[in-house]
Amino acid sequence: MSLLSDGGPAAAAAPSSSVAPTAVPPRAGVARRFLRKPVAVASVAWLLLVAVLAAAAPLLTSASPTASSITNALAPFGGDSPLGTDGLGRDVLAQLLYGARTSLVGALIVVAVALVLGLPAGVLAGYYRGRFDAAASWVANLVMAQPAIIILLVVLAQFGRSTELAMLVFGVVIAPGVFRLVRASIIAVRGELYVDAARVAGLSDPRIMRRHVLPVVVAPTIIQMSQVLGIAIVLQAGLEFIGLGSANQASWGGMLNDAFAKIYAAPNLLLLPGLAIVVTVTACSLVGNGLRDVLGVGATPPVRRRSAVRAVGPVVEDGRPSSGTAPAPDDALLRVEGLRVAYPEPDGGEGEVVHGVSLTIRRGEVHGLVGESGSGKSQTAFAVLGLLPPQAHTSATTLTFDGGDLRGISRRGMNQLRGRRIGYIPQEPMSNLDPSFRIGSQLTEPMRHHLGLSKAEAKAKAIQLLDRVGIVDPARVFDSYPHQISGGMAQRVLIAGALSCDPDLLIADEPTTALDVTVQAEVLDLVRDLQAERDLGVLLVTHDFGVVADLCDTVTVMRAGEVVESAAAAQLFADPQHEYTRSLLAATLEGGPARAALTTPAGGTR
Ligand SMILES: Nc1ncnc2c1ncn2[C@@H]1O[C@H](COP(=O)(O)OP(=O)(O)OP(=O)(O)O)[C@@H](O)[C@H]1O
Repeated sequence: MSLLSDGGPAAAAAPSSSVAPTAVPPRAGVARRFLRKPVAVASVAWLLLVAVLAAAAPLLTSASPTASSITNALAPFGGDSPLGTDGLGRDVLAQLLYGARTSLVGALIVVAVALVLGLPAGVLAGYYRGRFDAAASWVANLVMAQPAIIILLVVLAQFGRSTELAMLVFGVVIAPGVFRLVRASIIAVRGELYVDAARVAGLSDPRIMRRHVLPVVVAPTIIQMSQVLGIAIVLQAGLEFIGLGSANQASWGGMLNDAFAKIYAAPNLLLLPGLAIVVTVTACSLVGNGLRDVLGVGATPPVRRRSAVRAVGPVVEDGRPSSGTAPAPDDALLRVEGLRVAYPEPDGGEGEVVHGVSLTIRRGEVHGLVGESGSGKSQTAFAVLGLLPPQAHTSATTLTFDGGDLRGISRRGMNQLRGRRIGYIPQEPMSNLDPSFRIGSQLTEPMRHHLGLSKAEAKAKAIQLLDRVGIVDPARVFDSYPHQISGGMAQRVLIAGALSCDPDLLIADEPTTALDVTVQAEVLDLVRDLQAERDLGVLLVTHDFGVVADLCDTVTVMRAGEVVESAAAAQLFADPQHEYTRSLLAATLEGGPARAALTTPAGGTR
């Protein structure tokens, strides 16, 4: 049984090519845009009116909704009963007012129960996946497979006629719909690069959830709940109409039941409760539609992270590591030896995608990790960052950062390293910025968290960093939303973010791939300047030998998850040992020469 459909997360911003002249904060506009929708506004007004009338019922009428008087049956409009009386002499106005209470309270019970059960379960299942997700999804599917009305009838038959009990059970039945919607929204946003970026910045899970994940759930959940309100009112009226509501409680469905028996004698008795139900349920639905339009849910698909599965490039015969592997220096900042990454496969086995990779990076060294698409460069970098998906099995004989073992490090320990001592520059700048927060807030949060800076100090440092990475008007960009800046500016912002907590190691995953050629050159120059200025160790993931020639001291070449050659950059260019390296170099040269002249390491230009 599925009364509700899954929805997607709220909008993701589309990049534009320059800073927009006027900043229109997306959230500030929501109320204004909603107010421009007369039907939705009228619907909200109606619902508020019903709520106020229901709350003020004892003040608006002194009549009891359940007190019958056979002598006063079917009294016309006017007099003591302004809207007349029904077949048992009960005051119609009082029944309508108190019936509204029953309807609203019942609908709110459904919403509360559905939210209490579905929301936290959906958040935990979507964010952490794993066993809890499997178990919760199984329970949700089981409940959804049951016919709701049969469950309700069985419970009411067992425990007696009670509107509240019926609504409670209905809330349980509807909770899987909330669970699924929330889970789907969280899974979608959890895969977004800006959530990875927040993790890389070292923010804790609760903080990432509160700031980047939960806001995405709010809009679809509010819209879903407005629909649930309407469905609950109809269901409740239906149960009361067939006589399954509380006998001593006024309700719109009960009024319909009574009026049906007098349909020929007093057809007007059907009109008022019927209208109340129809208008109120329609209003709930129209409010939901209005909110959907205003919040843009479902209008814009989320920015998807790039696919993990890549095309395989040119095939080279011999895959053995070359003898030219650079010796591991003792003052290593990052030391990786025998790194393996494997994923479970559908047949129950495991497929290894990184096969015993080793590399070492010293302070001040720029190390290029090169290879064709799918060769395992990003998997290696993410393994170091501790950002592989939960199903990945990672092992290494050595994995140390500044002497500290990263194998088996706690989540908290890794959070303290990422963002603080290990910075990360991603490949796709736009997807790594949360569209719903200003640049300034995204830059200052890790600084406040890791460095304990005050709001003002973090702002001053962020503006200084924006200036340093070449942003012309740092104060304006600080106050802008991601969709108001260009891709090149977004990458500069992310570089500023990666440097904001003064890391020792920078991991840059193809930092220029998503940028046009002119901007690529500028960003590479910037990375080179900042690296030299701060004596950073850099792991630069790239498939471009031009970038390697331009920036790197040492290079590791990967193919199909293995290191085929590792050497000083100049040596590798001068005398590539492996056939595969030679074919990659040849492919680069066919595409165009390296950006800078390459001389010996001692000599100078890189
Ligand atoms: N979640 C996953 N499950 C199974 N296999 C995966 C997963 N993620 C990546 N892989 C596989 O790991 C291999 C290496 O991928 P990786 O992203 O590291 O390549 P890459 O060298 O960085 O490529 P590119 O230059 O295109 O980014 C690929 O064959 C890919 O299909």
